[in-house]
Amino acid sequence: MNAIVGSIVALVTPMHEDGRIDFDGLRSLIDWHIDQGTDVIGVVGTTGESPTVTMEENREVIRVAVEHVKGRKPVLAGTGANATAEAIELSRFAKQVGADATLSVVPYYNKPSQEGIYQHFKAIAEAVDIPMMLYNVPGRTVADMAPETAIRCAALPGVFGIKEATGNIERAAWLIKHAPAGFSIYSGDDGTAIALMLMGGRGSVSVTANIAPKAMHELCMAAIEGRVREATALHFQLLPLHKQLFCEPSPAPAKWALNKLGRSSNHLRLPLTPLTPAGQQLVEGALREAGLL
Ligand SMILES: O=C(O)C1=N[C@H](C(=O)O)C[C@H](O)C1
Repeated sequence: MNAIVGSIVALVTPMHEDGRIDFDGLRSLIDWHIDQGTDVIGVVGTTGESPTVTMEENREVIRVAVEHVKGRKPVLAGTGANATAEAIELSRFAKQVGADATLSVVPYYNKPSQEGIYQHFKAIAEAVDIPMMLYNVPGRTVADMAPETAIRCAALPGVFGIKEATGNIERAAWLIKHAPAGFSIYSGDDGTAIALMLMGGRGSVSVTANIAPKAMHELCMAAIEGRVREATALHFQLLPLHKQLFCEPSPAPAKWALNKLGRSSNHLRLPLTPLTPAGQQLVEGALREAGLL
């Protein structure tokens, strides 16, 4: 597996005004990221509007991304589902088309037990031979994978890490301390990503990277390599973006910012709605503070 280290962009899924996925826009964003130094291309995660992307579209975005990246960077394919059979099907497809790894979210809405979460990931890991990053985001899923369950899952074939998106730095520290060899901890919360990486985390699955890919790559590598002053300076430069890209339901702020920067469209699928004028003011201010406008 190509190393999954550094800035992992949680890429938006560009859409046309009628809601169709804009695959040319996706290819263009991928090229921009590779040019700017993004380390890993992550597709169809939360920021990729996975809840409103159909299974067929999910497969097509993964296929197009892998085809267009052409091995220039690793591709992390979002293949999570709250039905284990669907997650297996998407993971099988991701392997079939050559994705480097999968991002698999803790099942949402059906609130599995810790045993159920473990059995979910065990079934996927045993069914499909592809590296898997677990994804814990209880603020969205309600189901919260306990750190102990994550470490239990670390022994499953192909499971190479967890994206911990709670923003709970104490939990991140526990995971980093107890992680076995071959199991890495990644941030899923831009605001605390620097702390997680300075403690030994291996990267950030980043919303901010959509807007400031070069700076996020530099921040991640500085933090991972222990260059504290450099990482901290970049973190404070990007902090307004870390905050304002969640001023309204993500990825509405990110899509508006990309449109403002001339990089992508500003179309989302219901029930998400475009950034409000008040939100636009907040995000524009953050763009200016980050030196992007
Ligand atoms: O797109 C993702 O996957 C991400 N999920 C988290 C969220 O939006 O809750 C945040 C993470 O940085 C990106």
